[in-house]
Amino acid sequence: MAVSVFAPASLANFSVGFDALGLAVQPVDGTLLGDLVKVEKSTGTDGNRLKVVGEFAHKLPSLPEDNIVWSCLHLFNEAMADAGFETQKVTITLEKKMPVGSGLGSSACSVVAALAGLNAFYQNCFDEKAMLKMMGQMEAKISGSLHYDNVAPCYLGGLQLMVPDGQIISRTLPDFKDCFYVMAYPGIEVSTKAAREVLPDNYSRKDLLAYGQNLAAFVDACHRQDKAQAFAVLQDVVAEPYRQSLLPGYEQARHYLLAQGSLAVGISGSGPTLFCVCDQQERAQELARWLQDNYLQTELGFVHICRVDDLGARTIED
Ligand SMILES: Nc1ncnc2c1ncn2[C@@H]1O[C@H](COP(=O)(O)OP(=O)(O)O)[C@@H](O)[C@H]1O
Ligand SMILES: N[C@@H](CCOP(=O)(O)O)C(=O)O
Repeated sequence: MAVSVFAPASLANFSVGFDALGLAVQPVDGTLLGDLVKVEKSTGTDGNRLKVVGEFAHKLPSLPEDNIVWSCLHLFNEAMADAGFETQKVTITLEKKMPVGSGLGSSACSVVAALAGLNAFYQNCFDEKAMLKMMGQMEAKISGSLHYDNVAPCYLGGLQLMVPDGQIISRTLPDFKDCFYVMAYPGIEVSTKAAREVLPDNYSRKDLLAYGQNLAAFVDACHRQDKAQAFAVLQDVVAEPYRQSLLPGYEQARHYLLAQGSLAVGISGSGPTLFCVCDQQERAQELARWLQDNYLQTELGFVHICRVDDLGARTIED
């Protein structure tokens, strides 16, 4: 039996929720923006194997042991042994469709697709919470600190709020169904670890108050479905001021997009992907064209007009 799981891209932080908010996104043109993992029983005397294919396969470490998917397999097998379940030798194929160091939760896509694929292969031995904990552990191994704001939306779909309670981890917030999220990846790499290192250890009282108010007002506005209020407070005082120097052209693009009627503009995850929000398709198309011409740095860059991905990780028929 073979199982294939797709895990979608995500927009972490959402400007007001550093390490605390994340949104799963899917392009409106049907592009599968995310990673695909296939798990099947190894044949003959073969042991565990990892094959890596896809557009961004060449960006990953050449040794299977250095690929986070390999670590996922080991963690999953340990959890199976601890729970008294038997495992088989498997062959995992990762189709790496996501650029690495993009701010679109690339490593989370691989982690979620691999662990959800293994769980589906073993008839869902583990529940959602156990899976999320394993996913967080793997994401922490890559970025240097535990944050669920990519793996939770990628696994569960929708807009997710991280809750500081290990029994809950993440709650789905009501999102704005008529909004378009224009995602512009410039084609350069920014490592999450490096982008975390530029952040200060301490913040001023002024920033602390602004952060708390913006996040609280945003969450309240989501529950009341008050779009104007939600996007009016979408301002990042925690990461953007320190990270924008890593993103060529970000500041100019932000000014332009806001002047052209974007409801909000921000950095997706730790960058370099920029996102902007609007609620009219024509406007989204205009902004996407402008970003295509003005924000991309290399031929690897792309722009997608997205909606919220409500499904999260899902099995895909071969
Ligand atoms: N399957 C994988 N997918 C993405 N990155 C991986 C994978 N396996 C190992 N890595 C390594 O993890 C790091 C991912 O970097 P990170 O900045 O967290 O990317 P992203 O922000 O896109 O998730 C890179 O050094 C990359 O080589
Ligand atoms: N909250 C994290 C999110 C990192 O997202 P990524 O998509 O860049 O991996 C951070 O801002 O460091």
